[in-house]
Amino acid sequence: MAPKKLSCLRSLLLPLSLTLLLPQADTRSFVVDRGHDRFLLDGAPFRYVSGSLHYFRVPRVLWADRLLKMRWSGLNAIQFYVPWNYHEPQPGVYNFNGSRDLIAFLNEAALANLLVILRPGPYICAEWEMGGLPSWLLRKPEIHLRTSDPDFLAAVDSWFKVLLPKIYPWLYHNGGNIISIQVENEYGSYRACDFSYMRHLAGLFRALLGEKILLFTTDGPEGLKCGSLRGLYTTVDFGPADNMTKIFTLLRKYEPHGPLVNSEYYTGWLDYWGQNHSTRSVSAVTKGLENMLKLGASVNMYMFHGGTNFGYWNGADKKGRFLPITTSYDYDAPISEAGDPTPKLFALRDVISKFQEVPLGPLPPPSPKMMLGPVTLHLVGHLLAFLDLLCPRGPIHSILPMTFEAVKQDHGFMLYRTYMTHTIFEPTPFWVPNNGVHDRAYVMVDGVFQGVVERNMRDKLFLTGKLGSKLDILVENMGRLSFGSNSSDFKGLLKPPILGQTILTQWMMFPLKIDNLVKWWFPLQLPKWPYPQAPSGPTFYSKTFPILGSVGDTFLYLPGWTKGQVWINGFNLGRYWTKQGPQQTLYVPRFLLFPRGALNKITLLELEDVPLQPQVQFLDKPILNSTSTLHRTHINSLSADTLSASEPMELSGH
Ligand SMILES: CCCCNC(=S)N1C[C@H](O)[C@@H](O)[C@@H](O)[C@H]1CO
Repeated sequence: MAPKKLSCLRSLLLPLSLTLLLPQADTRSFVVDRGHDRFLLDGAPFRYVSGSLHYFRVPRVLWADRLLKMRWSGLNAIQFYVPWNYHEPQPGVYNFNGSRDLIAFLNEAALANLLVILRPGPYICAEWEMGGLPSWLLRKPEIHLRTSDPDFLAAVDSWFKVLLPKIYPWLYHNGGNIISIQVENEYGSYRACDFSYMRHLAGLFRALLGEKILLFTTDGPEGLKCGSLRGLYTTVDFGPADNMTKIFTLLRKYEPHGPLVNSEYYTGWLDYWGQNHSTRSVSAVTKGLENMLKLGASVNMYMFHGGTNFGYWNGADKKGRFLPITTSYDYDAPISEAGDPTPKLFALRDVISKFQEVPLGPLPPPSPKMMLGPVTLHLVGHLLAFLDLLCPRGPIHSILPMTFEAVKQDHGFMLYRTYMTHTIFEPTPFWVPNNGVHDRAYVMVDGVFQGVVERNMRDKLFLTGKLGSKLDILVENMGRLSFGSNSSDFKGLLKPPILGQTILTQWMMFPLKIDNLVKWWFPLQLPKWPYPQAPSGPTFYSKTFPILGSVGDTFLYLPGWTKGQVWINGFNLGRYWTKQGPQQTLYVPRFLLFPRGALNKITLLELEDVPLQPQVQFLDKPILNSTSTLHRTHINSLSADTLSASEPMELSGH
C-alpha cells in the first residue's frame, strides 16, 4: 500500500478534526535544527527512541507481532538494514516477495505508528552472510569490495537503481515513514578509507532520493575519521560499558551542532559458535539509555529484537581465527528470539516513560509454547547415496579444486572428489596448505568417514587407501565474513590438498542442492548403499510425526548429535552444533508446524557423529548458553519433566 493511501487509511481511523491537523505530504518534514541541537518533525522538536529489528531474521507472519511489542515498549521509531544479497540472489534477479517484501514491512511499521531509520548499505555488517553483499560479486575474484572499484560500483549502482526508487514514496516528506537513511555502515572501520567511494554513494542517494531526506553515517569512535563525510550527518555507535561523555565529545568535533545520536546502543551482543553466550546486564543497559536521554540524544537500541539466522544466512567474524555466528540472533535483546518480552524490555520502557509518553494498554502475552517428544529419527541414507539427486547436472571437472564462487554455488555444501593414484598402506598425512579449507571439510575414503579438517586448525588426518579409492571431501560454507575481512572470503578448497608428498589434482566438484532434495524428493525409495560398512559421516535422518495437542512455539533440542542442518516441513531452520554450543536449541516458530494430527516432517543432515539413540526433543524453553563442557552440567540441571517427554507420542513412521 503506497503511503498516500496509507495516510487516507489513517484519516479513516482518526476523527475528522484530527485529520485536518495531520500534515499532508507537502508540509511534512524531518530536519536537523542546528540552532537548538535537535531534530524537528513537521517543525516541532523531536527526539527518536528507536530499536533495531531485522525483517530478514523474522518470518513475515510475525512482523506485526514484533512491531506492536516495540511500539508498546515506548519506541517511536525502528531501524533496520536492507541486505542486498537477500533481494538480489543472482545478478539482475530480484526478490521482494514473502518475507522479502520490504514495502510490506514498511507498511506494517506505519500501521504500528513507528517511524523508520533505514540502512540500505550496500554493506550492512549485522553478522549477516558477507555483511549483506552478494557472494556472486566474488565471481570476479580480483574485485575490491567497498571501494570505488568500477566493477563493485557498477553492481552497486545497478542494485540501488532498483531499490531506492521503491523506497522513494516512503520517505517521510513524501507521505511515508522513513525519516533518515544511512550511507554504508561503519565505513571508518574498513581499511580502504576510500572517500571517492563514499562520495559516489552519497551522490547516488541524492540523485535517486532527492535533496530533502536526511542522510547520515554511523561509526564507532575510532572510525569517525574515515567514516564521516561532509553533507552526511555524523552519528556514532557505542554500548553501555563505553564512555558516553568521551564519545559524544569526540562526535562534537564532527557535528559541533545538531542532535547527539547513538545509532547503535548495544542492548546485548552476538554469539559465536564455541564461545560463551553474550549478555549485557539490565542495569547497565538501562542506566546508559537514561544518561543519553537526559542529554536529549536520539538513540537507536541495537538489537531490540534479534530474531534468527535461518538457513545459511549467518555471517562470521575474524578475531585471529574464523568465528562463525550462531543460528540464534537472540542478542540478549529486550524481545527474545521467540518474540517474548524480557525483564530488560520492561526496565527500558520504564526509562523511556520518564522522557516521553508510552502507549497504555496490555502487552500481548508471551506466545504459547509447546513441548514434544522424544522423536526418534530413522536413517534415510548417506549423503553420497543421493549424489545424483543432489547434483543433477553432474560434476564440474578441473585439474585444481575450484571455489564455491567459481562454480556459482552461493551457500551450503560442495563435494570435492578425486581418486587415489596409488595404494597407501601406512596412515599418511592429509591436509590443505595455507589454511585453505573454507570452512570445514568432512573427509571420506570409499564412503568411510575419516574425520574433519577445518579452517584455523592445523590438525591433519592420516589416511590409507587403495589405487583407485574414492577420496570424497564434503566442504561446508559456514557463512562469509561479515566483519573484519581485509580480503574476500572465498569458500571451498582454496588450495589443492596434499596427501603425503602428493599434491592431489584431477578434481570433480559437485555443487549440492540439498534444500531442493529435502523439499521435494524425500521420502524417497532409499537408494542402495554401495559400501559394506554402515554409513558414517554426512547422513540424512528424518521422521514424520503428528502433533495431537495444540501447536505452540518450541525449541528443537538435539542431545548427543554433533553438527549439521535442520529442516522442518521443508523450511531450513539453520545450523546446529551441539558439540560446540553455546546454542543447544533451535527456535521453531509455531506457524511452521501442522496441527491436529497432520504429519510434520523433520529432516537432519548430521555431518559427523549420530547419537546411539537418534532422538530429538522439542522443549518449551531455549538453551542458548551451554558450551560443550557446560552442556553436560546444564543437561543434568534441567528438571526431569523438561527432559523427559511430556507424554510419549504414537509416532507414525515414514
Ligand atoms: C565483533 C563485532 C564486529 C563488528 N560489529 C559491530 S561492532 N557492530 C556494528 C555494526 O554496524 C552492526 O551491524 C553489528 O555488526 C554490530 C555488532 O552486533
